[in-house]
Amino acid sequence: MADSSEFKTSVLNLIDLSSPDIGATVSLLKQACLDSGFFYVINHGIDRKFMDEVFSQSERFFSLPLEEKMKSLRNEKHRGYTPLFDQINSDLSDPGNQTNGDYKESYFIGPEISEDDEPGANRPLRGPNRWPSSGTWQKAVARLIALALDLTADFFDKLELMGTVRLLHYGDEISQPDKGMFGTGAHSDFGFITILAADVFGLQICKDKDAKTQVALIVNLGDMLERWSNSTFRSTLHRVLDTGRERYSIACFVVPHYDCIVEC
Ligand SMILES: O=C(O)CCC(=O)C(=O)O
Ligand SMILES: [Fe+2]
Repeated sequence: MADSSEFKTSVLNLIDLSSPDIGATVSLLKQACLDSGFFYVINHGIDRKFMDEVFSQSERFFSLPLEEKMKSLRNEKHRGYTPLFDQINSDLSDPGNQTNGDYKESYFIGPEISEDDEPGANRPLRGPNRWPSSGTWQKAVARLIALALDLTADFFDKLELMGTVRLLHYGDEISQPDKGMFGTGAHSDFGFITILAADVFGLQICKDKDAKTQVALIVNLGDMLERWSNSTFRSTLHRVLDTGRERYSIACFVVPHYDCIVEC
């Protein structure tokens, strides 16, 4: 992949979930899905104060001593803490270009399912965690995506879309792409869509470079949706370059329920 200086900044399409003009919104979203697979969403209904609080709790957690954080190491249900350079060897985001693992630590949170919930808690990736997350506006985005694919608006409604939240913390290093050192190596996301909020610039998408904002959320399509749309919609490579400033971001990976059959 090229050095960061070769990238140009470009504007992503802005999807306003409160717009009464559904036709215009769907066509803007479709253009983004065909082009870069990335777009902003505004008027998503997530309170700014709540978002600030999540960033501040994230900062509190990551500033704990390492031994404290290691007490909640990621478990087999994919919940909990992952330290610096957690993704190594075959698990690297971008094995062809990366020398170390990602220069970031993170904390995974899934939907809250109690241990007593049978058979719910026995399913892969389901179980209890300390900070439950829930959301319905991702359904509104899924409805626009269905319309953009010329399907009925409720096509994805039955999928029990589930979000896994990942709090991310990047230190004050500066990435060195020529030495294979990145905050997050280049990758595409595996699922349906990913929703992203970040406090500091640093995310790059392979087509263009991206800007940050806490008011608009960034949505990007995952590999599953690329496949589901017979490769007409794009799941785009992206990476994070450390700029020398500490950075916090929150990613929510949205996927359908585990037994969902993807038919194209
Ligand atoms: O931290 C970011 O801004 C992006 C992280 C990311 O792409 C991911 O976790 O899949
Ligand atoms: Fe990603």
